[in-house]
Amino acid sequence: MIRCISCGKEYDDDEIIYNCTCGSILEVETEVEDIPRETFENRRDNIWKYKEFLPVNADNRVSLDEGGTPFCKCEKIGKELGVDLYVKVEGSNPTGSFKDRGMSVGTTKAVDLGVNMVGCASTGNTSASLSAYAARAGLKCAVVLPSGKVALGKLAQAMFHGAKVFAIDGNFDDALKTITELALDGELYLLNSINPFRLEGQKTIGFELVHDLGWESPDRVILPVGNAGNISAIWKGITEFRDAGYIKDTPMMTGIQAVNSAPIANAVKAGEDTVTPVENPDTIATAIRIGAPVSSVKAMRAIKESNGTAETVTDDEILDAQKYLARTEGIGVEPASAASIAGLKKLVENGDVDKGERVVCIVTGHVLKDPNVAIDACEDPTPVSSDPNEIRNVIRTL
Ligand SMILES: Cc1ncc(COP(=O)(O)O)c(C=O)c1O
Ligand SMILES: N[C@@H](CCOP(=O)(O)O)C(=O)O
Repeated sequence: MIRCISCGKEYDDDEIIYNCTCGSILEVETEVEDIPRETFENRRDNIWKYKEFLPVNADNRVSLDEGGTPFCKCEKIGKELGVDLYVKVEGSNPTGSFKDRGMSVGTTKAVDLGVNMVGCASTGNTSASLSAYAARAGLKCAVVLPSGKVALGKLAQAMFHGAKVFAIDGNFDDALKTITELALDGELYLLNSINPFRLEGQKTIGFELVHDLGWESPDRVILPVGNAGNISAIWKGITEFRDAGYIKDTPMMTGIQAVNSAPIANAVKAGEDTVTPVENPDTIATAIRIGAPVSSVKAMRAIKESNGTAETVTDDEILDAQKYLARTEGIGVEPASAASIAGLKKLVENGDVDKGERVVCIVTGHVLKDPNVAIDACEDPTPVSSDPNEIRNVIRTL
């Protein structure tokens, strides 16, 4: 069943609907029988390991073996910041971001519904993922992107997997309005995170991280927030595992936004319950360059219910954290993903994170998604002849 998160109105699972008649957003109510957690132990490490919690027909699954991503203890950064730090590396998903979890379930739902055309607006990763899963499922796919504001790797993926790619003169929020109109006209099945079935796939990050910790909750989960679906989905996953009796405690959900694209963090910091959109969002972390997050109500609820918080970081802090993670722990992430590490650092400095806290940072996309930012952050390769002595002289000074 699909339920409105504001007025509680219920809709049938097979109704194609993105907003309640009251205007608010929807979520899927997962009905799960009593399942002992041992059920999941000997299954393959992907999102379908938790298939009883996924409200689609698992026999029809559209899958690229997404999920089961690395969970790395980061001793060095953890020690420097005084926390017990783990990083969930979502860039290791098939198309290089967490979106694959959502698209696997979302395109499976599209197949269940019998639609033949899917679509999305995107800052890049959603389109990269949807175009791959649409190809896998044999569905037609249309994506609308903000012209000139999508990182090269993501654009290449969307085009290469065969989606019809449209570039608009506007930002992501404008692109979402355009594609939503087409979806409401019945032209395509919308697979942005306003579609509650998308988020059912992404809630598996919450499942995995408590499973990764030996069926324990961390004290805190920190992640970048853009359209705000992921923080809402992870919280949903964690509370479903709590309600199933698999864990007792839950983490403080902590969202990080770029300072000039921070409607949710601004509201949290001002102690307000409602989120005011940011008109012209801007940041080098193009994935989270979003001014009017569609899931802001769900995200605010997740932060409030979990006793969490939100913080802003500057572009410089993001770029420093991206390099720091790559060079200290060997984990290469795109700028938006590094916002979680930048945010952790700031929260520690401000005394908002206690010493010794067990923290899981979600790093959402791979460094190769945005090769220009990575190359610009480094010195050019040193030109040398084939004489090994030229190299020897340099490496002895390293
Ligand atoms: C790499 C990356 N990180 C973070 C986000 C933000 O996630 P959400 O929109 O679910 O808040 C996105 C896109 O949405 C993304 O592509
Ligand atoms: N960063 C996103 C923005 C769209 O978010 P969605 O979760 O609503 O699809 C992207 O990769 O396009």
